[in-house]
Amino acid sequence: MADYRKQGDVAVLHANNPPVNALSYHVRQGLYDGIEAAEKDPSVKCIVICGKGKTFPVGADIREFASGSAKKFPNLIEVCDKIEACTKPVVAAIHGFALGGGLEISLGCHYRIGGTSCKVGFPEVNIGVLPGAGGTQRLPRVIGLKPSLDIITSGCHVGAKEALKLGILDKIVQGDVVTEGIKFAKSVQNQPLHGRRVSTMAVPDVSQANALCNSAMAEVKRKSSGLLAPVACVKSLRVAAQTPYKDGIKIESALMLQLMTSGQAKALQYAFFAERLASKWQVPGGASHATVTPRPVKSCAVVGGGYMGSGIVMCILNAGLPCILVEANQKFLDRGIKMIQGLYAGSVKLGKMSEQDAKKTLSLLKPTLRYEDLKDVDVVIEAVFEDMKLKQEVFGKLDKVCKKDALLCSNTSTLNIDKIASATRRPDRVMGMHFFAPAYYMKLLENIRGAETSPQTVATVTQLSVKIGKVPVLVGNCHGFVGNRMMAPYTTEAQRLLEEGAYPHQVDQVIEEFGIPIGPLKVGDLTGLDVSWKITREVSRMLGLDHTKREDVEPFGLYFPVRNALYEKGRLGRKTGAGFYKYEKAGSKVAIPDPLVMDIIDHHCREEGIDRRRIPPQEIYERCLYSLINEGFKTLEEGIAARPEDVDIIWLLGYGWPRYTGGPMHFASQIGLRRLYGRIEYYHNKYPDRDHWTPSRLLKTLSQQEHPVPLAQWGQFASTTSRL
Ligand SMILES: C[C@H](O)[C@H](C)C(=O)SCCNC(=O)CCNC(=O)[C@H](O)C(C)(C)COP(=O)([O-])OP(=O)([O-])OC[C@H]1O[C@@H](n2cnc3c(N)ncnc32)[C@H](O)[C@@H]1OP(=O)([O-])[O-]
Repeated sequence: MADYRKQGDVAVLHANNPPVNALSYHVRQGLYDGIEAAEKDPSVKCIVICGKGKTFPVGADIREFASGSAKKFPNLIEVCDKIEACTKPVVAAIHGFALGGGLEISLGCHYRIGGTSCKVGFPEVNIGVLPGAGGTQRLPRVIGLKPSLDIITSGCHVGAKEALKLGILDKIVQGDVVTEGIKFAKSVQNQPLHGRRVSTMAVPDVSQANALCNSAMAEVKRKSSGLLAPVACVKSLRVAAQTPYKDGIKIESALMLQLMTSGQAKALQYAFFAERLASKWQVPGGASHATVTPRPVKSCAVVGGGYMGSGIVMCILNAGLPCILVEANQKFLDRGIKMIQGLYAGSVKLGKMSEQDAKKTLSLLKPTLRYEDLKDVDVVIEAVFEDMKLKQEVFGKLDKVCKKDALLCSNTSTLNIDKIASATRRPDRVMGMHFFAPAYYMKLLENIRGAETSPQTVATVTQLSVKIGKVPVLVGNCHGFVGNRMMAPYTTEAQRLLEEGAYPHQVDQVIEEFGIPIGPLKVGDLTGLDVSWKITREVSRMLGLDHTKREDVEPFGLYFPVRNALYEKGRLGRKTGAGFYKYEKAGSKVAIPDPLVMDIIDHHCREEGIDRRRIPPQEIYERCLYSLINEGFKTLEEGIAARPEDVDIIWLLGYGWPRYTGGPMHFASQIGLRRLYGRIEYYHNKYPDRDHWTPSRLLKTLSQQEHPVPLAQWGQFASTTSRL
């Protein structure tokens, strides 16, 4: 919908499709008809296009891509050309965001003005497409090829000042952009439009076109290997430099069509909406984000100022909330404060924040050694060492000192939330908030509800999570929750492959070629072999088992003989300069395959009488990824994960799963559930002693359906299989 109204001799067209004025069919129709009406009305001398509500149009309506309505007349190209051809000056008055098709609309206009805080950009590469309504043809004609290549291949947002400097905006205005837009339109209403129609302009730096496009192509292939959209963007921009608009736009549309039908675009658009769905939680019994009102949170506290705790403190301070940091002794407290101050000093040095802002943010931090100082806070997040006894002690203390309605949350990454809550008299106000390292940077928050956690606690913690800049995914309580639970079979298979014939670099190479940035063995070295050794020991102990005895722990996927051998030799990973790999020195990032490790593996296998064999990459790929996916299905059938989108967002934002595959569940649907089930059944028969190869009942049921079941309907099957 586009509202048309006249103010004197100015026609004002408001795109009106809350919340972000996505350019759905009706908005396009409204804009097209509005230009036509203004063109025909002799009393209209000029036109202003703007957005109703919080923003200018942020692009095409992504939801229309699947339905095909995006192509319906007038499509966006036709709307932009209509605006440009208008014989009366058209001014785009931009506030909020002008993104994708929204920026294309404004480039179709003869002038563009923007508010001081507006942002413009072409984020299409983030959803696997390109600016397909003339964006790759018009932008370089306004600002040149070089900045266009940067803006379009990166998908980044450009601030008002930079947009003015580049020439995207003709003016930055204070106050209401519509009022200013009308004033500006009046000021140019008698100006000739010749030279203001962008498609007729020449590309200013055309002489360097080949050089610029060649280096941009090399850069996108290096930086985003395997991604189709950035490559297509460079191709389309090269065309703009060499071809008149009327021909260039056809080539752009052809490239766009190829992308639109690609699996990558579908996966990236799925991920776009899955990320926005995450905070819309629902719990068994029906309470949900739409029915429960969160409690206000005005103050927080964090117990434990280690690497995770100090990162969590920064998230809270960055959201403008006061935060108390509690530590067991002065040495640890000073270490935590020093880490936080150091990170802010680093941001100031990099120009990411001003000295003043850093000072103001740090003034919200109150360090203490006294639990009593927490008596008035609304939410406490515990981030002490991953030990059940210690966590129960802390929660017992908190329960005594904190006000009755304070929420107590644990940053545990694996331990049982109900067991932690049992140390308090308020299990309904206890929840897990599993941050990912580094906590001040990683967007994901895996929030765990216990058996007695109240819907209001869920609502309050979810709202706080969004406030501190996180994407909160609500999951149920089980060992490892969703993310780490799926990580377990993946890691176990990676390590079993070492015993059977592979070496660390061979396993990691397959996984990294799939698109996960760091392979499982390198992750082992990053987190520290001592950390994983202690967690395995802790979990085995809880099961009453000895983690060094194969017969004890192998059925539970807890037998890591190679890791144990390296640990016993003091090879703890990156921090000691040696683990599954060797490193130039302690702390270095570059992992170098180490013949010593291969000797240790060979020696272990000889000792155990294991005949090593060549393991084909396809087997490494299937055993690591399919075991993980199978576990994902189990979290769905058990109701630990509420929907496949949640599983996918956890792996996309928390574990580096390649976004252009949509996540493990979306990827499974692309592989085909019948084929996937067949392969998991094969490994189940080959390794009957490994529980994690027992096929998920949900996967089995879905794979037996006559027709492939769309992801959005898996939930219905999950509820039936969970009762099986
Ligand atoms: C030819 C042409 O060249 C091509 C082909 C294109 O133009 S392709 C399209 C290019 N444009 C984009 O990629 C911009 C995508 N949007 C964003 O980056 C962000 O939205 C935002 C602008 C920075 C605001 O962030 P926010 O945090 O304030 O709100 P939100 O939670 O994200 O969004 C609020 C609500 O709006 C929905 N939404 C946002 N953008 C949408 C879009 N383009 N289409 C449909 N729905 C959209 C979103 O799902 C959510 O819905 P719900 O969850 O409430 O039901």
